[in-house]
Formats: sequence, structure tokens, C-alpha cells
Amino acid sequence: MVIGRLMRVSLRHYLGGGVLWVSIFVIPLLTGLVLQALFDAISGQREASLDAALWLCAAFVAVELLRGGVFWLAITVWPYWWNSAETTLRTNTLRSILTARGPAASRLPHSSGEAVARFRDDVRDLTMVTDNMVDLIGAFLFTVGAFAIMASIDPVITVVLVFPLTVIAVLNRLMRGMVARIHRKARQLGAAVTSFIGEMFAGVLAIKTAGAEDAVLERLREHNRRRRDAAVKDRLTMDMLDTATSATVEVSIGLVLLLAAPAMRTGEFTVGDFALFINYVAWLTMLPRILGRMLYRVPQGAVATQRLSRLMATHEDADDLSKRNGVWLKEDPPPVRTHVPDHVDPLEVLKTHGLTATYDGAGSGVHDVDLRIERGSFTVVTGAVGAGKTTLVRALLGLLPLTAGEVLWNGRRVDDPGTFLVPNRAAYAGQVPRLFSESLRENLLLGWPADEEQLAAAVQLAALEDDVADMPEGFDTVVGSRGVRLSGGQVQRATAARALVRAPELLVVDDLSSALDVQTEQRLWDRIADAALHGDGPSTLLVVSHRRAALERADQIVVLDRGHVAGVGSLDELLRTCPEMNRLWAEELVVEAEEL
Ligand SMILES: Nc1ncnc2c1ncn2[C@@H]1O[C@H](COP(=O)(O)OP(=O)(O)OP(=O)(O)O)[C@@H](O)[C@H]1O
Repeated sequence: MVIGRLMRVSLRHYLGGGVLWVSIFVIPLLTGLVLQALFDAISGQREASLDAALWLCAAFVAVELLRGGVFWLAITVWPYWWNSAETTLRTNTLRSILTARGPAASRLPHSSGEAVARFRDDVRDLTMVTDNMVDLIGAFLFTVGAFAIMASIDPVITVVLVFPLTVIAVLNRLMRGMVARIHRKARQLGAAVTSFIGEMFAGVLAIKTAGAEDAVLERLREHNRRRRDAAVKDRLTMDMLDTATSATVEVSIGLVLLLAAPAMRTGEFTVGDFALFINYVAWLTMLPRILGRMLYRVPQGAVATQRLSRLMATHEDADDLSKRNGVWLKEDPPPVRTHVPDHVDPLEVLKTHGLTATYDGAGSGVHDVDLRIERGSFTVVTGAVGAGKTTLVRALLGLLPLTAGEVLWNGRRVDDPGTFLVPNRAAYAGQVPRLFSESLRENLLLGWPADEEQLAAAVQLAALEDDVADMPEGFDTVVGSRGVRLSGGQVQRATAARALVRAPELLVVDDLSSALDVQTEQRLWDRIADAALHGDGPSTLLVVSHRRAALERADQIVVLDRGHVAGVGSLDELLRTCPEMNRLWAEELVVEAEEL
């Protein structure tokens, strides 16, 4: 099914290239016939003049040139189909990850190495099966043609030749499973080395500060040793299989010689016939080899389809994986334009009922949370370390799957918060910010259509304007891993600015305390509150914080304790009624006094 659709992503090129590849497999039939005539002419077994022999030589060269020409054409046409197929698979997977309903993060594998491997290796495996179908057809046609020609010359020798070819097929069948296992292992261990090197580069500072250079290098050597052993084993098995196949070809040639000798003496089997048989025998090993390859490629393709489909939205399947989506191989694709969505249902009140989100069925997470966030209000979620604050806001925004409960926007149930609570309804500045190796402007906008004035206003609200002024090229400074390194605080304020430039109705900010000192945080909330008052900023705020600057300003505070709501109310109310709030408040007073 997937294979059929994959052929059709660029059917013209698949059919065109396919015919060319099949021709490359079939043309050797002609070579054999020319060789037969040529050797018969040379050995005098056929009446022929010198001219005729020369013409046959020329024909031989012409056939080989034809094959070379067809090969050149095939390798020119085929990449159009191959790249269209790979691109289609990758873009469909990406599209699904980025736009599907439900939290995408829960579908992604934990290690980025694994995700990259799926995009690279699984896509390749699936394309390869479709590619190999053409080889199979070519090898099959050649085999049928060759057997027909050989049987017309000598049926007995032809039938005997089936035996060594069957040996090759059986050998391939028996060994392919093992070869595939060894190959997979080598690939996994190769990926482990790449992944380890990636982590090592990312954690250079941590390694140095822990004095772990030698230990890390030793671990890398260990990974490398395992990869090398597996790679050697992989190469060796492949070579063994090839050697066995070549040996079978030699045996076949011997068999032809043995059986043809008596007939050659009587002239029934000519030197030309012998040349034809020898020429075909080498090519005949293709079919059992390709069949053997297909026998493990097809299940591998099925596994690849499953693994890629698992990355996609739950309602999508293999059909969506190979759906045609427009591939631009020659010209640039049309520019992508992000439109500011025109939502017709402005926020009045956002509620949750019995919101529960737990991790892998474990007890940790948040349980049974009822929230009511009015338009224009400032809500603070607070609690001890690990109380579930981040889990609560992420579950509310649909970034984590809900175990139970519901989210209501203006009283209407939100089916999929992950695709509903997005800019410009809501924007989120997370606790673990991510910057790309691009200019600061591109990092803040990420394609959002805002003008310079809106950008400057967002930066001002996020208290980042002085930092931008100090950067060598202002907004055009390249930041992130390949650019100017920003401080942790700058990165978090940049993330807040990214959320603010989207002019959301609801701004959700997860704990800025590590990014801002007490006074700067105070200034930031002052600015945002002022902007809200004048209609220049988000009207409604949901903030994770334990800082006084936020708690004192809050219209309501939600206190979490080990995943459960311990109290909801204003600071004064909670200080009167909620022991957990009292404990947190007392701790915060001490911490801030020390900081000041
Ligand atoms: N991906 C995860 N898998 C399993 N458990 C998790 C995961 N993320 C968080 N937890 C657990 O869920 C609980 C709540 O974590 P959460 O990050 O929501 O707490 P928090 O209040 O935001 O903490 P902090 O103040 O440190 O940010 C913790 O016990 C944590 O160990």
C-alpha cells in the first residue's frame, strides 16, 4: 500500500527510470547473443568472413555502449523519484508532528538521536524497498529470457544450472536474517557513538567542572570499541555472503564445462554457446540475490512504516505517510506566510474541571485541579519544588496528555487544548527555553508577522531592551549555539518576548525567577500590568512563581502541594487559611531578604 503510493509520488519518473533500470538488467541478454555469434565466427563454427567478425565486435561494443548510455540516463532520472519519495515521507511525518492534535512531544522518542535515525534510516529503508521492486522485475525478466535462450540451445545443461542458483537463493534466505541482525546492531552502535559525541559537545562545561574528562573519554572509547567490533563483523558477513555467491558462480561455470565437453567435441555445443552460457551464469545470480535482499527488506520496510507512523498523529496512518504533498525539486517552494489567526471568541473565562495529568501512570503529576481564570486577571501558581506547577500549566495548554478532566474556554469544552490554546489566544514562555542559531529577531518572531514597533514593544515588556542595545548587531545579532551566547536570564526573557510578540490574550509564564533578580521581575510585572491596562499587552496572565513581586500582585493564587491543590485565593486569604502558603511565604521572605 505505502509502496504503491510511494511509486506514485512522481509516477512519471518512477516509470521512466524503472523502464531504464529494467533495460539495464535485460540488455545483457543481447550481449550474450552477440558474444555467441562472435565466438562462433572466430572459432570457425559458423561460416563467417573477417568483415562479419569485425561487425560482430562492433556490435558488442555498441551493446555495451547502449548499456552505459541507458545507465547514465537512469541515474539522471531516478534521483527525481528517489528524492521526491524521501522528501514526501519526511515532510508528511514533520507536518503531522507539528500540526497534529494532541501533544506532539509525547509521540517523539526520548533521544534526539533516535528521532534523527527514524528520519534518516527508516525513510531510507522504505524508499529502498520501493526501489528494489524495479531491480526485482529487471532480474526476473533477464532470468526468464536467459533460461528460454539457454533451453533452446541445451535444455539439460539449463536445468542443471538451476541447482547452483537454488543454492544461492537458499544461502541468501538462510543468511539474510543473520546479516540483517548484524547490520542493525552495527547501525545502532554507530548511532550510539554519534549520540554520545553530541551529548559530550553539549555538556563540555559539565564534564570539565566535574573533572570527568578521562572518564568521558574512556566511555567514548568503550562505545567506539563496540561499534568497531560490530562494524568488522558486519563487513565480514557481507563479504562471506559475496564470496559464497562468487564460488557458486565458479561451480556453475565448472558444471557447464563438464556437461558441455562431450557435446562440444561432437560440435553440438559450440564455443559461442559456451560463451553465452558463461556470460549468462554470472548475471543469473542476480535474481536469487535480489530475492534474498527483498525477503528482509520487505519486513524492514514494514517496521520502518510502523515506526514513522507512530511519530504521526494518532488518527493518521501509513496512507498519510506517503500522501503527495508537493515537492519542489527544481524551483524554490512558495514562501510560507504565517497569518495572524482571526479568532472570533475572545477570552472571557478559562476553566478546568478535575484536570489530571500523570506521567506514565505513575502517581507524580497533578490531580483533580479545578481552576477559573477570568479575563483581565493575574493568576499565580505556586508550590514547593516538584509540586506539579509546570505539569499543571503544560497540561492546561495541551502540551501534555490529560489523564482526566477537561478545559473550558468561555464555558465551551476545548477538545484539543494543544491546537486551541495557541497564539494569539495563548502564548507560553516555558521553563526550559530554546534558542536557534539564528538572529535574535528571527528567534523572537519565528515567522510571526510582527513589525519592528511590535517587536520593540515585546522586548520592552520582557525587560530585554537594554540587553538588545548592548548586543553587537542589536536584533540582527546571531544568538544560540552557533552565535553569541546569551546568559540564562537573557534566554528566558527572550522566550518571554517571543511569547509577548504574539500578542496573546492569555500569557502563560513558567517561573522566571532564575532569569530575573527581584527588582527586574518587579519591573517586568509592572510593565505587563500597565500594558494590560492600556490594551497594549496580554489581558490575562497565568504565571508560575514563588516571588513576592508576583504573589502580592496576584488576583488569585493556586497553591499546589504534591500534585494536589492545597488552596486557592488571594495572598491575604491564603495566609489566613492555608498552612502550605504560610510555609512557602516565610521561606520566600528569607530568600529574598538574603538576595537583597
Ligand atoms: N517527564 C516526566 N516524567 C516523569 N515524571 C515527571 C516528569 N516531569 C516531571 N515529573 C514529576 O512530576 C512531578 C511534578 O513535576 P513538575 O515539574 O510539574 O514540578 P514543579 O512544581 O514545576 O517543579 P519545579 O519547581 O522544580 O519546576 C515531580 O515529582 C516530577 O518528578
